[in-house]
Amino acid sequence: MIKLSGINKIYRTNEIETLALENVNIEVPKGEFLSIMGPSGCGKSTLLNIVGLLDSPTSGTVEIDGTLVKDMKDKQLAAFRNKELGFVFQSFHLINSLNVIDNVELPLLYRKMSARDRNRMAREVLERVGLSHRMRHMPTQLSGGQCQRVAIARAIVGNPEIILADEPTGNLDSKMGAEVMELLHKLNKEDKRTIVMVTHNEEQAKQTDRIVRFFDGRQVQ
Ligand SMILES: Nc1ncnc2c1ncn2[C@@H]1O[C@H](COP(=O)(O)OP(=O)(O)OP(=O)(O)O)[C@@H](O)[C@H]1O
Repeated sequence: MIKLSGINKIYRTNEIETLALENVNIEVPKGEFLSIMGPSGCGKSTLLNIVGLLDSPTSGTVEIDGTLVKDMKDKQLAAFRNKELGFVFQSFHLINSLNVIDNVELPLLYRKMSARDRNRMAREVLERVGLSHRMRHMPTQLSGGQCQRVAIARAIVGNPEIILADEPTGNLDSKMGAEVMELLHKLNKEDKRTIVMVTHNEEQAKQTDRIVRFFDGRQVQ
């Protein structure tokens, strides 16, 4: 379970202070598919970065599976992020100079694991996302929807409990977007992964378990 309590985030640049999040309290039970919605600039990505341990709140606490994140040391934090969290971004963030399977293997490079095991695990998840036949392709040889499926394979290859997706269909046409959503639902239902997804798409959000809406850094349920 992810538990955010009294989260405030203030960005300070020169003289300007931006209150990006104000007193945010969210609990995401294990296995939930949660959507985060709200207009541009309301704090959605800030929130996802905090849940993803990529940024820390100015005040308030983040707890993941009973562990208080602020009590963790940097090394522990990096290991936790690598093991428990999978990230999916709007613009895929694949490495164009690596082929599909090498992209998928990347998160496993930080683990003590043989090349053979890495390869086996990457093949398994590529099969899961329906792309084993594109293993040796380069990202530039794939469609947007295929790129996002590779990115999802990379996010799940290390078996994380939690998938964080920041507008995963934002760069895709509706057909490819639907395919990616279908895959996320499958991972949620069949593999029981917790998913937190930022989206601007009302239809897609309605198909998830719950929507938390934001306006100007505040939750508006
Ligand atoms: N690194 C930063 N430094 C200063 N201000 C920032 C920084 N990142 C975000 N902000 C500000 O914090 C607020 C929330 O930004 P955030 O990116 O979380 O919004 P968002 O809801 O994800 O927007 P979008 O839908 O456009 O991606 C905005 O006012 C933004 O300008």
